[in-house]
Amino acid sequence: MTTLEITGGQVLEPDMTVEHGDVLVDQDTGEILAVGDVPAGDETLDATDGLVMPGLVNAHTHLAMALLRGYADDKPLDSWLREDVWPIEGVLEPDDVRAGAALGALESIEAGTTALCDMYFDVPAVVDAVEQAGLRARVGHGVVTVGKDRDEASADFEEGLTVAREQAGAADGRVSTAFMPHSLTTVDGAELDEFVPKARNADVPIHIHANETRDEVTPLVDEHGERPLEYAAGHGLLSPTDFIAHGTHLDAAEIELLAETGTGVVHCPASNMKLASGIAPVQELLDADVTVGLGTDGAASNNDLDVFGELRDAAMVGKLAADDASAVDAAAAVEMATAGSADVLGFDSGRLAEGKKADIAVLDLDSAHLTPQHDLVSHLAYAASGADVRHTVCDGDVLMRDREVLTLDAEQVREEAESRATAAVERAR
Ligand SMILES: CSC[C@H]1O[C@@H](n2cnc3c(O)ncnc32)[C@H](O)[C@@H]1O
Ligand SMILES: [Zn+2]
Repeated sequence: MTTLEITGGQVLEPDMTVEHGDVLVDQDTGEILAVGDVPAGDETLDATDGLVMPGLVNAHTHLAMALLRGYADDKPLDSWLREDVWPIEGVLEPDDVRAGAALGALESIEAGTTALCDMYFDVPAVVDAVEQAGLRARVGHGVVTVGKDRDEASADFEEGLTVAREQAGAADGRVSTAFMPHSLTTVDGAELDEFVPKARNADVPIHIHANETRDEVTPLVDEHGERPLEYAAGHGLLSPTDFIAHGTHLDAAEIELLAETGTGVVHCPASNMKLASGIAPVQELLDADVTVGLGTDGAASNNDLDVFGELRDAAMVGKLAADDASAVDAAAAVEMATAGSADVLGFDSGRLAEGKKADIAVLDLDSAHLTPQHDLVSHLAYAASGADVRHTVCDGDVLMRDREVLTLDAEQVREEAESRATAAVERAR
């Protein structure tokens, strides 16, 4: 057994208290052996003047969209997708997706994110990037059938199933999968009826964008005479392993349905604000005991992959939504970005405790904007950013040490992404 001792820091415990202590990791199993007063490890990672915390979990993203950062801004979802994003995504090759996903993975590691959920196409290329980066991920092929004939639509659904079956367990088990119809309005109900049971047979969760904008909800209600999540449940969606992205426009009955079915919600506050999609009822979801995680969404609607930004935005916008400054408090925001997101994705991480996956970030507290240290949970929610992360560890392996990413060649990743992004824009013209 090879062990890693993260030593000399303060530790964020699962109950959101902070104690001085160390963390001992079994690097062979990738699990935490002990927290607090621990025996010496074979190797050490210095956390002096630092906070040892669970790695952040980005529960909804499109990593390769890092290539499209700054390409199309200041539009609402529907026109942003149809006029800008889908046309350029139509010219992307698997090597572009690999390069974009590597850029997104690099940015994630630099910001203390250790696990994520990714919906995209050319998923084997995404998996390559995740594997090389050393991250943990749940991945899936985003199925879109709008504008396709029946054969093309079925082929896309089949690809969603194939990816879910074939990529499961990749990267030494760090990659798991889900079946991912894109949204309730971009896939056909009859096809959901055919393919959701197949996904259940494959024993994979189902992840879908839902209730993101009013422009999506209103026509669905007009056409089907029911709320989107009632419609989703009627087509076999919503279960304890399933999770929706956004959930911005939910009525009380839909919140109850999420709670009853055990379906998770990934709150994406920055994307919701940038696309002016709306303000999600996060405190109401938490009050109803719905499991809520946080996601950045893609870097083209955020425009970064720093989950610390989501923490802050979730706390801030949660108060606005509830008209209550005590809503979505600091601890609730930190919990959503760690244990909440991990629970939504079905990962045994997000908490620093014996037996949990050793997915860990060490935050450097030695800076003006994190002084004084009245309350470190408050700092995580309201003052810290990804730039404060000193070390990132996933599955017991050190991915970034003293801000040097060890698993990826940062310069090469950035150069490749820059040139592929430029070439893709040329092709899309
Ligand atoms: C077909 S793969 C996934 C698909 O989703 C698109 N996308 C990115 N952000 C959003 C969002 O906020 N709502 C809906 N769809 C989104 C992405 O560009 C890919 O085409
Ligand atoms: Zn999305």
